[in-house]
Amino acid sequence: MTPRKKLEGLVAATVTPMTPDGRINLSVIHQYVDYLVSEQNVKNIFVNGTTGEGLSLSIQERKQLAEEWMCQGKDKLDHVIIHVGALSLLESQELARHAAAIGASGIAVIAPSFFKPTNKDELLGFLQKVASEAPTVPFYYYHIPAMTGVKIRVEELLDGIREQIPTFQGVKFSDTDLLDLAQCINKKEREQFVFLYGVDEQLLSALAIGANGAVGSTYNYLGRKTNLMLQAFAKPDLALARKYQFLTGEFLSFVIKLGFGVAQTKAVMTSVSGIPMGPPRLPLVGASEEFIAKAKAKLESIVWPDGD
Ligand SMILES: CC(=O)N[C@@H]([C@@H](O)[C@H](O)[C@H](O)CO)[C@@H](O)CC(=O)C(=O)O
Repeated sequence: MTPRKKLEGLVAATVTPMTPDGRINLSVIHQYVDYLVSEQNVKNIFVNGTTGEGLSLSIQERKQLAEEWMCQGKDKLDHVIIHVGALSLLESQELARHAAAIGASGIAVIAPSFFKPTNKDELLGFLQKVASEAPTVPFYYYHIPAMTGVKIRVEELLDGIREQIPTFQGVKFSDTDLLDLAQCINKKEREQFVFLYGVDEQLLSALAIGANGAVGSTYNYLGRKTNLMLQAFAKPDLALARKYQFLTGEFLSFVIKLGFGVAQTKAVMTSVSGIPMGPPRLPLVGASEEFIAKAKAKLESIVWPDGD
């Protein structure tokens, strides 16, 4: 792993491979890393997040997964960010210490979502107690209000955050409120922070506002195409960048109408990569055969600008 290179570009929110009987399947992670690097040109990962069913895993499983990703990613990946958020502060702290001990390049924390923080100070209090357990590890706040129900504006949260969390590095921003994202970026003292966007179907808009990169589920299997979008945006060739975004959007809009979530992401990833990702864990249930066939046909029907 290349340590401490500033995080930018694409980060794959990894799925957690499972065996048919629902246990975590560490044996395919080696193959998964190679696939991301060589087939998708993606060298950053976000482990045990939403896509990774992090909150449905036991603490022991989360540690085992983090260790395996770190071990298999050594010398191949640039950044391994471990999501250590949990409902219990103590569990979150334990995971943060563990991530630090195994040399993770960053940790991220989601807002607790059963008993929820009701204002900025309560949220910051929780985040600070976790971050301080890993005092040398870059810390990211993981904002995903549609899942957590915690709608505290990030713009507000960031005011003076480094005073409380010296390791604060940035935000994984998984929300469609681009005004909030823009206001986060539009502050001089925040130039040092990294903003990673998490709604894959509208990444181009976030890039235009100044996002540094993206964390998402589709970069597992559309990483190479999205990297071409990033290149077109940087050139700048906006017309080409739009083509890529529209085609990703066409696929996502198709599968969202069929019902799309983590279970379906696992199925698509299995089908595209050939690596058996297995079923999701209850309460999620596996994608139907009909979904898998339709999603595969849709993906194969897309004609990308690079001719692939
Ligand atoms: C709600 C959700 O799962 N959002 C995904 C997106 O990548 C999402 O799958 C994509 O935009 C398709 O809607 C990511 O933001 C989640 C993520 O990065 C994670 O797994 O931590």
